[in-house]
Amino acid sequence: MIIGVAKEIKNNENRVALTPAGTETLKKAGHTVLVEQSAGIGSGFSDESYVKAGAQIIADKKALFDKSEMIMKVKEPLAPEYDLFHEGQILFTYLHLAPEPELTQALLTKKVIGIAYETIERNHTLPLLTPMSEVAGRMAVQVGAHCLEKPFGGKGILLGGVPGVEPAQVVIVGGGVVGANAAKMAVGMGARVAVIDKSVERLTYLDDIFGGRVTTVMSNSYNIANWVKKADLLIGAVLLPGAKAPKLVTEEMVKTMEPGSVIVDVAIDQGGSVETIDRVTTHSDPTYVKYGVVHYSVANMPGAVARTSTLALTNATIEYALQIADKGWKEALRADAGLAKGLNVYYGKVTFKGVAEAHNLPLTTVEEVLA
Ligand SMILES: NC(=O)C1=CN([C@@H]2O[C@H](COP(=O)(O)OP(=O)(O)OC[C@H]3O[C@@H](n4cnc5c(N)ncnc54)[C@H](O)[C@@H]3O)[C@@H](O)[C@H]2O)C=CC1
Ligand SMILES: CC(=O)C(=O)O
Repeated sequence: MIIGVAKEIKNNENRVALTPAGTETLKKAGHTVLVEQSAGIGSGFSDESYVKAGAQIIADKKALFDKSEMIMKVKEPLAPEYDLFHEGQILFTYLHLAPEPELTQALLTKKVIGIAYETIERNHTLPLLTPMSEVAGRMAVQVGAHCLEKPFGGKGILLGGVPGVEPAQVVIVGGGVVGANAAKMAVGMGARVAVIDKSVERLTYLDDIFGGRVTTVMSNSYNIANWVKKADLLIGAVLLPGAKAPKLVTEEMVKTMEPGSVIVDVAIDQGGSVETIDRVTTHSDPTYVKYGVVHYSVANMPGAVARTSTLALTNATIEYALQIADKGWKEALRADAGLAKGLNVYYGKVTFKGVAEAHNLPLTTVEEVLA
């Protein structure tokens, strides 16, 4: 198969979908890898390192898209990229279609076969979302601590406090991969930490691994309201896979937070879990203030730590890219029911329930497509 690796164009998106090591793996399996010129630079991979691994460097983005049977990316396509796709082309990337009606329509019009990293499943986990959720969960505490500093609009408190002065209260809504990684960092920095989740099993697990360093809280609007009020740093980390994030933190709750408190809504890529998050921000202008509270809603947080993130992402994606390239997308999806869950759009049809529901479009099931 001819696989094209496109250079990302999103604000401060420094990741690339394939490392030179991943390139070599595909090449050794007999595939052709085309890499857009300077696609790896932001992650510290030169064009020469890709050539050494067996790739061809293509300077012209359009030529790369025209020649490739499968395009590998990190982020969802942006408007300037929509026209580059052709009918029947495989797109393997994060898609997050539920909050994106225009992108969904563009992929349907172009009759692209869109396989989304974030909805692929294995043993009840999301193996291609996990590595970036680990990164974003850890970063959420790092950026939250920064935003709590006075020069960045915060109330001027140190997450861990100091002897004789109490630490900050971190409240995490959603105790999955992002939530657990955020808790790990916040505990490590000496903050008081509460994690809210709707799953008793998950809360039990968190209680076990954090051994009393984290307060676990059952998710309901009463408890969320109580804890939001107390939060110096609130982290949004819920997910209903492939669907729009539920708005669990309401405007009224945010109004009860102290001025200079901080919200980091990691779930922004699925539309956001906090009502007062009314925009997606970028790494170059990451925050805004509403009701005196600093809001951070960057949808590509791992793009800022691109070297770590690119390595972690390729570690996870390469085996799936190889399956698709070796067997062809249809056979690969037939052979792996978890990979089949990644199919979001196919030849003008929506094939993922959460996306069909979000845009009120008819659903064609993956089973129908693969029959
Ligand atoms: N902004 C960014 O750059 C990034 C964003 N993300 C996003 O972060 C979000 C979380 O991802 P993961 O932690 O990997 O998901 P996950 O599936 O591991 O965890 C989600 C958690 O939310 C919980 N949950 C669902 N409904 C809830 C409710 N009503 N109340 C309380 N908890 C509830 C689930 O029980 C689960 O434990 C996703 O939207 C993901 O796409 C991930 C990486 C980067
Ligand atoms: C998960 C995702 O959208 C990201 O890592 O940017």
